[in-house]
Amino acid sequence: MSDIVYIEYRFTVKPKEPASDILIAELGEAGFESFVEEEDDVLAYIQKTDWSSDILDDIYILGNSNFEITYQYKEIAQENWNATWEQNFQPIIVDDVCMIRAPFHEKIQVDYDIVIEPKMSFGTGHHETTHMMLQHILQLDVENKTVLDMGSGTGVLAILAGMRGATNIDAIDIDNWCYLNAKENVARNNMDFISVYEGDVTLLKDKKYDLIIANINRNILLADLPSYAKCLNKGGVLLLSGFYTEDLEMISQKCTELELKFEKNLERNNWVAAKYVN
Ligand SMILES: C[S@@+](CC[C@H](N)C(=O)[O-])C[C@H]1O[C@@H](n2cnc3c(N)ncnc32)[C@H](O)[C@@H]1O
Repeated sequence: MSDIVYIEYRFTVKPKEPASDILIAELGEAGFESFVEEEDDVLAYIQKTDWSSDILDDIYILGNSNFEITYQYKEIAQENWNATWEQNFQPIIVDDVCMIRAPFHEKIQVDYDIVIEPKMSFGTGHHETTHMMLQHILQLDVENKTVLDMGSGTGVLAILAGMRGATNIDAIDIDNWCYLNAKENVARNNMDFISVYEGDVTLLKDKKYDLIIANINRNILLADLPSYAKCLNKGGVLLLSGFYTEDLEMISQKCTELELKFEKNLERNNWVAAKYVN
């Protein structure tokens, strides 16, 4: 049993999308460690030692009149936090063949059994963008391919590529917590041949890949697309997600300028995951 004391915030967010994603990103920046999404609410956790009464002062979205966000907070012991997280993280199955589960979930017979302990990193398969990127990877032949997973979060996309036979995989995330979490998840799934790095496109230099996966956001993708294009082998595939249907045209236009050809896209709840080829 641990003595660590947490502060739990319960935010009620209306309308929930895209406000909850922005709220979680901002709270993460402010030092919150972990999040649980319920139907209307977002639960956010921070260690009491990292907390101060003005912690929400710089959370921009709370002052945005397009959203109605109310909250309450209370002190809780760590074991309660774990119980909440465990209750709320249900395993997910993608296209009947790929299961993403936590270590405490029972294993079932599927082709790809991925065990993820996400804590505060993005990438449990519950988000539309992760789900669609997993679907794209399931449809590709990645056997013996070189793969870059940029913005790897928990590492879940790199891990699926590894399970499907890709042999040379780099996973990069700008966030230290995600970097550490992806390293743990890579080891947990016996994918030690996946190299995990903390950083961004500046790490790429002259590297070349057959498949580049980037689930980040519209603006970062637009800024980093020239680097991805430079690193993609002829005949290679680029999978992009983290943006909305209305942004697809802008992303595709930038890809066209870089001689990347749009092939198809998946859509869920207004989120997009698009496939381009070189
Ligand atoms: C939407 S999450 C995707 C996580 C995972 N790949 C998935 O599909 O579930 C985006 C990730 O990109 C990382 N990120 C944000 N900006 C980045 C950048 N400029 N370069 C690399 N990673 C970045 C974030 O830390 C976050 O983990």
